[in-house]
Amino acid sequence: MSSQVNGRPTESGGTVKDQEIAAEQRYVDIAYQRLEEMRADAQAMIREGYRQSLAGTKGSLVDRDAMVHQASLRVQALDIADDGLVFGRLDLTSEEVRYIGRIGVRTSEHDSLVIDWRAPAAEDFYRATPEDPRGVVRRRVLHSRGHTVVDLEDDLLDPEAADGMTVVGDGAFLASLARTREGAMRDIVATIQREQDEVIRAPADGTVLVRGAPGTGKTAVALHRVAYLLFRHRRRFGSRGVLVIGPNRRFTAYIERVLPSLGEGSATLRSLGDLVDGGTATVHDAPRVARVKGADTMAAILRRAVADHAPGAPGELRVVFKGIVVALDRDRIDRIRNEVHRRSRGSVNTARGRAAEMLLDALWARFNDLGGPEAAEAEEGAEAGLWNAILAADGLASLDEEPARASQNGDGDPKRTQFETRVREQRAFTDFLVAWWPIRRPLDVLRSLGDPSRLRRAAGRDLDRDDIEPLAASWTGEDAPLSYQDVALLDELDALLGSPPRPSRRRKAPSEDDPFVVDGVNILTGEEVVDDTWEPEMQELTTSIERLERSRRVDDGVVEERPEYAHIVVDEAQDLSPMQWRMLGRRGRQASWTIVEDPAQSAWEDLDAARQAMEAALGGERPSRGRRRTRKPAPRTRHEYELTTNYRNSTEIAAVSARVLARALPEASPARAVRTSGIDPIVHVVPQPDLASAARAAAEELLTQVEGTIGVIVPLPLTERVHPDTPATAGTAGTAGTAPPTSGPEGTPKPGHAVAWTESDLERLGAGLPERVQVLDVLEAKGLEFDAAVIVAPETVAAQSPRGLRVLYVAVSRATQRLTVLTADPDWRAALLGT
Ligand SMILES: Nc1ncnc2c1ncn2[C@@H]1O[C@H](COP(=O)(O)OP(=O)(O)OP(=O)(O)O)[C@@H](O)[C@H]1O
Repeated sequence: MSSQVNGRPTESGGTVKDQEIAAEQRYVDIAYQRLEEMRADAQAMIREGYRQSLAGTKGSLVDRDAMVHQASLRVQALDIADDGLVFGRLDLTSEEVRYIGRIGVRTSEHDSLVIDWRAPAAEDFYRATPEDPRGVVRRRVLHSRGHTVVDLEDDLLDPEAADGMTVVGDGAFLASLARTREGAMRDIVATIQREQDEVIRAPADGTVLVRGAPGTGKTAVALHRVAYLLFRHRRRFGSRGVLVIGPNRRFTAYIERVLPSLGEGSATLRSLGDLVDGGTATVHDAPRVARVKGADTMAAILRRAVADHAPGAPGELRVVFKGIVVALDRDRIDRIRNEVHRRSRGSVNTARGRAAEMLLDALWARFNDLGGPEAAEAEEGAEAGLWNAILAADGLASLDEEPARASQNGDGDPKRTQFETRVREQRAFTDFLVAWWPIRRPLDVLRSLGDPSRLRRAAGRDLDRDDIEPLAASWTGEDAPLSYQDVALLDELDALLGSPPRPSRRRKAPSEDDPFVVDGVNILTGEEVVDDTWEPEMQELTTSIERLERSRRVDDGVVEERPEYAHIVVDEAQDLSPMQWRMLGRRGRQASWTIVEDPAQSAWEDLDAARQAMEAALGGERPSRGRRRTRKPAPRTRHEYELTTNYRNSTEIAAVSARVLARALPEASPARAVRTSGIDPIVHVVPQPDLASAARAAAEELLTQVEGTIGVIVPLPLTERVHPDTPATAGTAGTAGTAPPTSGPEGTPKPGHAVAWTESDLERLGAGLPERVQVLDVLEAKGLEFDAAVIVAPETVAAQSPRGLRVLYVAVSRATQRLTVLTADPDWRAALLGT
């Protein structure tokens, strides 16, 4: 028989639990002692690496590089594991005891002391249940502070086999869910639940699709899966990279500590707003503008924008050959431009050479039309005759015939070769070429669409006339902030334009008489021509991580290299627009994927289009570099999972969010919340002009009630970039709100005045409050959580877009302990409280 003995005193003093803790502490001390030895070994290896460098040969430098790099990673991993090294113990029916920890630790004789949580032998720790004990009699979770075990909690999984076994614990897991949130997500290695573990250890190939309501641990699970994949498939994912994508920078800041705390620093964590080097998003577009920018028709619009003439491009080309003026008019030039674009999709920036050739062809044809060769000969003969007469009078030799240039064109026609050579040398030609076919950067092209007439040309029939002005306005001005949707457009443009040619490393000095080298740049190819006597010599120790970092450096705001990844994790995937999926697809042509989403939280309206774009991205199918032709690889395997337990919200808060869900998406079912707090959410009805001051007062009150973070979540701000779809007034001066829909699905918020908040409203609201209070709009709140949340003007959130109710559902599901809602509309109070 086992016994549940928490606080029972023992003969030797202290409780049984104290004794158990002391026994575990002895084991944990041995593990730490061994960790210290391993650290000393790794440090000795680093010293040895540096010692080898003194030998000075290239070979030893490479060895040193590898040795120091490996040993440094090892020390780093050991340092990270130092906090709470051992967190679990399994007692098996076979009487074997396994300790589970952050990393694997072995004795110097290679006996296992601690099993890495990601190893197969640790799986039972997460998977065993009373219904399916998998040979586990007792599972014990050790709670530690630093090196000290402070608490234990046992699960008895096989009572029949537990003879004489002590079982302690009092629901510490549930209690731990109510812990104070300090603004950063923490790892959950010690308490991963079975359904979560199945996702974490899902197969590494194909696509893993995880769905779940707010708070079910989707983000936590996705991050632990990254650590798992990197541990189990280090060679594959470590070298080719793992990308984790979150919705915005606030979110990536919130989760950024989880992977390092699991000992994984190698994954790349980016938000949708900073995935493209050289263009960082700082604003969200208004829903209507976002909808247009995110739709896949933008791909065609951008293709046309790139093919349009560059701003300031000259409309006519005139060169002179042997006294004859040869000109190409706008019509001819436009046809040539279209032809070059047709042939060079995806490499527009390297097509200047082709453009020059086609211009020369056209000029030669025009020259012939003008009766060129004969006229030129007559002209040349007359000119030479005159000069020779003058020279003869001076007693000097006569002019030679113009020697044919050494190089000849493909036709082998020396006259044509001479024509082309002369034309190429003319400043009129080279200046034209540079202005007519400039090296274009994605941001320049996007900004050029701030000109409504240019945007209209690019849009063709793909945009509503009403959308042109707001779209163009969002791109007008050098300093116009970039939006999250703009970043995907920049990436699309980058794929269409291709990278400008990189500087070539040439040993010899640039030829001074090369007419195409102007100010050190070959204007035909865009190549920088540098006199470089660079020798590959290994001066400094570089690790592979540093080299990778360096290879991705940015030059002039242009992506130098757009890396692809072996695995991509997309969090909050329900919000991605088709254009954003295209952006991700380009980074994962060969990747396996983990997609984490909750369709009920989606702010994106056209879910079908987004789904299609997702399938194209996951399938590796894409219009390659803007080409229409697509490559359709074999469909990938897909594993789908559903997470069903809400670990974030108290049952009281979960009830409010379930009411919003019922309105937003009647067919969806909420997750089961497991923790009851006894604290009911509060909904105050406040006159609209007082909403801001009431929000501040609510935040101040919550500061006295919770120790951790407080989120004040307001509707989307009203700025020049954000244009609410419904008529709006400033936050402090509005009148009526939008009534909650009494029933039926979303997308039908009743018309009325929505209250949008200006950025200065937001600033005023947060001024002087401590750092643990964050004021943020509903879109920025995605994926975050707070001890307490104040939701301001739910009626406005619901009315700001056709998906407003889903956005509100996100907002009301952020708090772990306390929820306060402020509304100007009594109907909303009743709707949220279910009264
Ligand atoms: N097994 C677990 N043990 C302890 N805490 C957990 C566990 N699973 C989830 N949590 C906690 O629950 C909270 C919600 O997790 P997470 O943010 O990953 O949920 P989510 O499903 O991504 O939510 P949302 O859809 O709102 O973004 C976090 O604080 C997380 O640490």
